[in-house]
Amino acid sequence: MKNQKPIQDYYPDELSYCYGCGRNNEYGHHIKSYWDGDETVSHFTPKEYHIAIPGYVYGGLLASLIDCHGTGSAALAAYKAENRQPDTLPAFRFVTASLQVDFLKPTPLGVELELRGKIVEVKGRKVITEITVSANGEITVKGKVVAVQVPETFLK
Ligand SMILES: CCCCCCCC/C=C\CCCCCCCC(=O)SCCNC(=O)CCNC(=O)[C@H](O)C(C)(C)COP(=O)(O)OP(=O)(O)OC[C@H]1O[C@@H](n2cnc3c(N)ncnc32)[C@H](O)[C@@H]1OP(=O)(O)O
Repeated sequence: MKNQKPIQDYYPDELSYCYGCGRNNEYGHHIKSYWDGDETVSHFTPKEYHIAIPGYVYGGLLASLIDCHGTGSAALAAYKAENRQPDTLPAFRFVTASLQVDFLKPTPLGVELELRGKIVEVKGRKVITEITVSANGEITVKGKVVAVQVPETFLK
């Protein structure tokens, strides 16, 4: 993981403004997704203003972390399924078709969160991932993301 370039760093500049993962969005979260064995991983430390009630993280933020780690994981999985590197063509560009989130426990503010992704299905233009969010080693949120490769017409 240490020497890996995150999948988001392979997105071209013009597709790097996403609030969740775009490196060119100065206000965004800059989510970065990597392989860690057969799982994907990302880390994020919420700011004090990502608050729900004192001491706890806002759920909408957690959903957005799952969203972008899910689409990033989908892209990682699509390249892996074809046994090629993310800098090869044709490029895979995914958007979220479905995002389901279950908040299992309150997520504490002030600590680094770990997102881990499992690849559930890679089929045609669709990749399904299951994402967990952990704080202090305990899973507080689970999500499922259906990501679909964007039609070429979106990108013109
Ligand atoms: C906002 C547009 C951005 C465009 C630029 C993207 C460039 C990406 C590049 C770099 C990444 C940086 C950005 C990361 C993004 C972060 C996450 C977001 O915030 S994304 C924004 C929120 N999402 C949307 O606005 C999607 C709106 N929805 C759509 O455009 C369509 O519904 C779309 C493309 C998702 C699917 O439409 P179809 O017509 O192409 O898909 P069909 O052919 O019907 O389905 C393909 C497969 O997907 C399943 N599927 C489709 N929708 C589903 C759903 N809602 N739930 C479950 N499965 C679904 C279907 O059942 C089918 O699966 P079977 O092959 O039969 O197994």
